[in-house]
Amino acid sequence: MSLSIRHYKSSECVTFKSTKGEFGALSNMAPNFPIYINQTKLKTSEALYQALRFPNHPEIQHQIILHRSPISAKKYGREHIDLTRADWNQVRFKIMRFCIELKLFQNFDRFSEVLLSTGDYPIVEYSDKDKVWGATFQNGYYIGTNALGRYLMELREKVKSKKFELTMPDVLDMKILNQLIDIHSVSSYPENSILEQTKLF
Ligand SMILES: Nc1nc(O)c(N)c(N[C@@H]2O[C@H](COP(=O)(O)O)[C@@H](O)[C@H]2O)n1
Repeated sequence: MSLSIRHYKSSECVTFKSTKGEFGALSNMAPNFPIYINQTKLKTSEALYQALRFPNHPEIQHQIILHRSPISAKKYGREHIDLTRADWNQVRFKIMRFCIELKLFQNFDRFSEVLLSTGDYPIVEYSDKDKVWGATFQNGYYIGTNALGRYLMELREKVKSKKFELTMPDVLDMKILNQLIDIHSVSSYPENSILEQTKLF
């Protein structure tokens, strides 16, 4: 994705700011869209994104995963920002796209319903200051790169055309708690498979 700044007329787009409101489920902070990797539950796509900053620091990832709220998980990550993977600025967009793909893959029915409910409108993460993941409001327009909104629109189009599939980004060290993420072992119905496995023992 090019990092060009976009302008969206406020009356002609769908926005979300927090997890509240009609489109709050689009936020990475939205609860009820858990992600399971290698039997580890990440409560939100935000927690996964923040954890992937620190692939070589499983102790920091563990604390991020334990945080009850995604905002506090993000704040905890900020406290350890010096230990962020060195190539973060080069890989974070690919990682974000992967996080929301996984959110969709493992919560397909409910998340695709919200995505499709946005119709053909541009989707914008409205922010007071973040012009990279979202866009700020100025004179009737949302202005910013709106990278998250653009990834969500991309995903919406794949759902519409039934072309959605989970793809692993070409990023090294995609690890959670010392284990590389293997998308072939990522289940689309993880809660069921974890329950089934629990029953076996
Ligand atoms: N602090 C905060 N509160 C919210 O309600 C937000 N939606 C966000 N934005 C999200 O933060 C993530 C990016 O984190 P970095 O700044 O790159 O560490 C991303 O999910 C944004 O959508 N922030």
